Order: sequence, then C-alpha cells, then structure tokens
Amino acid sequence: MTMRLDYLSIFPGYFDVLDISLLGKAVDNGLVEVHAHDLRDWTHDRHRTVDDTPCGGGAGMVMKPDPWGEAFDGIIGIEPDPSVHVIFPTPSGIPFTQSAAQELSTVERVVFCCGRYEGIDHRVIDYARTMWTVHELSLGDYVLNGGEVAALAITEAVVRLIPGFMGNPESLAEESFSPGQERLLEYPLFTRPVSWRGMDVPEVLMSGHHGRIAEWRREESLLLTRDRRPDLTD
Ligand SMILES: CN1CCCC[C@@H]1Cn1ccc2ccc(-c3n[nH]c(N)c3C#N)cc21
Repeated sequence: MTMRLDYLSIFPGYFDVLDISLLGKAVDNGLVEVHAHDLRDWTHDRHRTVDDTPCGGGAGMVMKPDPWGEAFDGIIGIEPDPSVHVIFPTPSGIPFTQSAAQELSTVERVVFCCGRYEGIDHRVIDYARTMWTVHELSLGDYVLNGGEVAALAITEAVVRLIPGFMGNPESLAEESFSPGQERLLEYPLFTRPVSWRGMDVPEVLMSGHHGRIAEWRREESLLLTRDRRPDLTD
C-alpha cells in the first residue's frame, strides 16, 4: 500500500524536509507519496489574501474559508469519501497519541490542513466533516505559531509505523507507548566506550547476564516513569 500525504499551508516549504532521511527513503521505495500545496494558489486577488478580521471582534486574523474550500475541491475532490483522513492540527484538538499514530498508519490518504494566524474559519472544519474523516489533533499543551510543525511530527510518528518502513519492525514493539507495552518510559541507554569522562557503563549491562539486564532495565523504566510521568502509572 502507498500512503498519499497532502499538506495545505501558506508555508509549503516546511515540507521540503520530508525529502530527506528515513522519510525520503520511504518516498523513494514507494511507501509514501508527498504533495505540499500553497494555499495562496487558491486565492484570486492581487495580494493572494488568505485572512481577514475575526467576526465578533478580537485580536489577530482568521483564515478565510474560501481558499480552503477551493483547495479541497482541487486536491481532494467534491464527492464525499470517508476513506480520506483530514487532519487539522490545533491547540484545541484531541491530544495526539501513539494509538492515533497506529490507526493512521493503516489509512491510504491523509490531508494535513495547516492553519496560521489565530486559526481557520470553523466552517472549513464543519464542511470537511461532511465530506471526509476529520481529526482535530493537538501535539501538546503549548502554543505553536501554526500547524506545520505539528503536521511534521504527526507524519513522522505515523509513517514509521507503516509496514516495511522500519528495517527491524521488532524494535517498534519494544518502544514506549507501543501497543502491548506497559506505559513505561524507556530505560537509560549506553554504548562504548565503557568508561567516558570518569563515568562507567553500569556493570550489569556488561555482565552478559540477560535476566539481570532485563531486570535492571525494567526497574530503571519503573523509576523513571514514577518520577517523570506518574500519570502513566495510574
Ligand atoms: C498562536 N495562535 C493564537 C492562539 C491559537 C494558536 C495560533 C497559532 N496557530 C494557528 C494554527 C495552529 C495550529 C496548531 C497550533 C498548535 N499550537 N500548539 C499545538 N500543540 C498546536 C497543534 N497541533 C497553533 C496554531
């Protein structure tokens, strides 16, 4: 299966980065195809205007619905299709999680709608919900200037789960937040040299005793999780 990823943004250059690293490899081997679009290509005035003042007053500007609607018509089409997943990154969205990444890694088409300014006219989201499967997702409880960085983060989390993307799929199963894994943070990692600036790799990891190593790693994960993410231990 090839996953098609579309990105609608006034800064489509953000997505040039998808041509490099592992994701670039996924594009080369046909696992994903990436299309970035400039929302301003669907404006018709000299200034290629995409924003206007908020109805009801308030600070900042709101993204006009017209360019979004015309871009949807051109990029996705005018017929409803629930197999198309449209993602609106937004601070008011549902927290994006590994399980959401897992679910999205099985779909064939994802369209990211990257807002800017104060956000997108809500009727755009309401319209999209009549046509496609819509996800309003948040990366976390902090404020970004737009949806592009979130779209990149969600893309990486999703694409790495596509069968055939990772050389060693077993490694995915052991990661934090993977299905079946207890919700534990990953234990501390070490590699050679064994001694570095007066600090040594924990002896147990050099013992070759797999049982003791597994026990040490689990204990470290439990301690770390209890300390940093008590919410995961509920
Ligand atoms: C600053 N400015 C006025 C306050 C409201 C947000 C706005 C900026 N902005 C516009 C579109 C847009 C999309 C996502 C996000 C975003 N922020 N934090 C997250 N976890 C995000 C996600 N995912 C921010 C966005």
